[in-house]
Amino acid sequence: MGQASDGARGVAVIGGGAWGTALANAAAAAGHPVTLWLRDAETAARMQESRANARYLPGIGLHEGVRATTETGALAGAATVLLVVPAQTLRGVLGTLAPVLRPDAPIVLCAKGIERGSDSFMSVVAAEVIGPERPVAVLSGPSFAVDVARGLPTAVTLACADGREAARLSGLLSGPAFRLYHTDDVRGVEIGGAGKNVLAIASGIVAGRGLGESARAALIARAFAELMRFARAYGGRAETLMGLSGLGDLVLTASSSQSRNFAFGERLGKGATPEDAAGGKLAEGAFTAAALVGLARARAVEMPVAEAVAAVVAGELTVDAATSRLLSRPLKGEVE
Ligand SMILES: NC(=O)C1=CN([C@@H]2O[C@H](COP(=O)(O)OP(=O)(O)OC[C@H]3O[C@@H](n4cnc5c(N)ncnc54)[C@H](O)[C@@H]3O)[C@@H](O)[C@H]2O)C=CC1
Ligand SMILES: O=C(CO)COP(=O)(O)O
Repeated sequence: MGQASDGARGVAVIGGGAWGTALANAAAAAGHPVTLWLRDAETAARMQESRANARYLPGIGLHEGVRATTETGALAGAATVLLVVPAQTLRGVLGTLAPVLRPDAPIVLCAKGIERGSDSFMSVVAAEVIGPERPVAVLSGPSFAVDVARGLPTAVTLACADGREAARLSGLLSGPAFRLYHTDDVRGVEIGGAGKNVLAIASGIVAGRGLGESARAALIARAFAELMRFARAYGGRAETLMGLSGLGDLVLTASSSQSRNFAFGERLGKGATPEDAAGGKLAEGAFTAAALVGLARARAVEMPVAEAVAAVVAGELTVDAATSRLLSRPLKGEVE
């Protein structure tokens, strides 16, 4: 599988963290030869030797069809490329590696974030780096890396502006327990993934501060309402946001300390500083919050929960002040 008539073969996964490793395992389980590209030679050698990723996915073996390497030449023949590095590094990593990739190999963007500074969605960053002609897709949905890597049942969405390509890629990457639904709503899918990370931080704050499960349910519902407003203003479809990359991922990420974004918020709620709250782990929402709010303000989208998260993460507002601010907003109709 994964063999094109002109010799392009297999799947390349760029980024050897939790999600990159899990997706490499999933692609191998779907029958593809997989090249897992990392930047650090020592780590790649250790992964090859131990057949595991002890730092990011402890206790989970590397599928026999996955080869970890730092050789960029090994990416050159890949028929499909998954880009799985943190959102804020996507521009740099893609810029460095794009020249070695096949120009016709679709690049599947797997990071969930918005670029700070430029306030750009991932698909926009990719188009700026590689040009608008090369095929780009976005993969997002409720999926903890550890669940996917273990082969537990998981469903996500793959979006590509070319709907037929989206269907082809979702068939190619789906496996025994990893189901990819497809759509042509790229913007909707990337908004769902990036936005839910910011909003999950708020849910974690509510849990950490001990505000109760009723407050957390209300917060999630109101957070989803603002995510829908944002998507509407930026061209994402409502039905996409009500699906896996949106409601599905918000439910997962805003309900479990297994989520790094939720755990980040939980620690903030317990009094940690924004600097300490990540605990050395990647909490994408902390980087994306300001960009999400910037985009919302630019189109006059009301996002009080995201605003509160951005202010707390920036150290401009305490958790208690942010809570009071949200509770003292004027009462309004539920659907406005
Ligand atoms: N872990 C999960 O369950 C899921 C994560 N994601 C998304 O996937 C993206 C990556 O997340 P994880 O793999 O979980 O993070 P991670 O923190 O586990 O791993 C990040 C990896 O990227 C590498 N990296 C960082 N900067 C780099 C650079 N400049 N060049 C090359 N490699 C670089 C790191 O060395 C590390 O191997 C994030 O946007 C996240 O939101 C999406 C779905 C599930
Ligand atoms: O995106 C994820 C689940 O779908 C992973 O969430 P965290 O990055 O918060 O751990």
